[in-house]
Amino acid sequence: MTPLESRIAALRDPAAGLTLADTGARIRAAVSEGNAAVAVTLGYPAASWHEALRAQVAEVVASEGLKLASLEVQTRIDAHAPQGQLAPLPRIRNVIAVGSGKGGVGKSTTAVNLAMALAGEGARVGVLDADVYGPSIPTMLGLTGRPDSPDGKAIEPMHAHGLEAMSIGLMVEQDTPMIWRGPMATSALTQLLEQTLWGGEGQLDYLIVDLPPGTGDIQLTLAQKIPVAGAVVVTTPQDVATLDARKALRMFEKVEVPVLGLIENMAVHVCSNCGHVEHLFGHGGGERIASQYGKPLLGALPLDIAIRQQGDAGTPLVIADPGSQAAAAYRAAARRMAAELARRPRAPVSLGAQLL
Ligand SMILES: Nc1ncnc2c1ncn2[C@@H]1O[C@H](COP(=O)(O)OP(=O)(O)OP(=O)(O)O)[C@@H](O)[C@H]1O
Repeated sequence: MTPLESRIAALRDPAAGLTLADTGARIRAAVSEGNAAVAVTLGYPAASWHEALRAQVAEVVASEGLKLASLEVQTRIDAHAPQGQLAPLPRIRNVIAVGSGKGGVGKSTTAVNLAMALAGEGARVGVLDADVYGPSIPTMLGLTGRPDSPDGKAIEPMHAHGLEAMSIGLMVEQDTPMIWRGPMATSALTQLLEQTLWGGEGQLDYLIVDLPPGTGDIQLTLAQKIPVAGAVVVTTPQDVATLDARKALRMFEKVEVPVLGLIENMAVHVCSNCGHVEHLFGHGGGERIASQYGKPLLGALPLDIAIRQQGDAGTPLVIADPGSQAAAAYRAAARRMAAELARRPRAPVSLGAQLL
């Protein structure tokens, strides 16, 4: 690497908190007669950073007394190695599992908002609702009806807000009691994962899998069987106190799924009248547990009525109110999550990684 390339590699993504070097970005800077031609290829989607990144690169080049002749910023999302001996799925570069130590912590809300934020940053993203106990993704994405199955075997994913989606909830009537328990649930979900025509003619960059809450047999089997490139654990401040988040972290450790980080949900309460911010359940729990496990805290989301209302209305906050602070927090968390994944080893056989 030339000195100019090293200086560019030290530039930091303000949302992800990581440098280009940290995330394995490819950097080329050809200098001739005082002119620099620079090409940067990022390993994760960060469309909302590109403009600022261009300015950051231009500043470095200028500070070297050079003229910026050309600057290309591209994104190339590779498949990263899943756990154990599992091979990545052919239609999906990276599966990211979202889990929690217990129910009701906002795991599904987090999963859909992260998925949308990744899509907004320029990636092809799908969501698989694997929450057999309470499939809520169809409601959150405003999906109704049944997915098409042209040949009775392969299933077309549903589409909502730029995402591909599939849910166990779309395959059964709404008031059907949840019979998908134990081995039946696992095989039904594996089928949904494998038979869905994810990515159309191409591939998804990320499939976000909303796991059932908790750390029982179903969760463990899913975390073992699905080739997962990384997992995210959602906790609430109370969850941190009751050790449930630690259980989820340990479950992923046990099956060798790398944990990309934690998300603390409902970390603070924002008064809808006056905007006053209150730490209802104490302060800094997510940060403490993350550092104890040596994992990053990807984000802390407030307990905010708009998050619930928009989720119930089928238009998650990231798209319903992209200018809000909470939407910005989801975008930063998604960038950090994808950047953490970009640091992980690539899958041995690169599956035709694409240039965005
Ligand atoms: N940060 C938040 N602020 C306000 N409401 C929230 C927030 N996060 C989630 N909620 C609401 O809390 C409820 C539970 O959220 P969600 O369904 O995402 O949790 P979950 O952990 O997936 O639950 P389950 O265990 O049932 O799968 C929903 O009504 C959701 O809208």
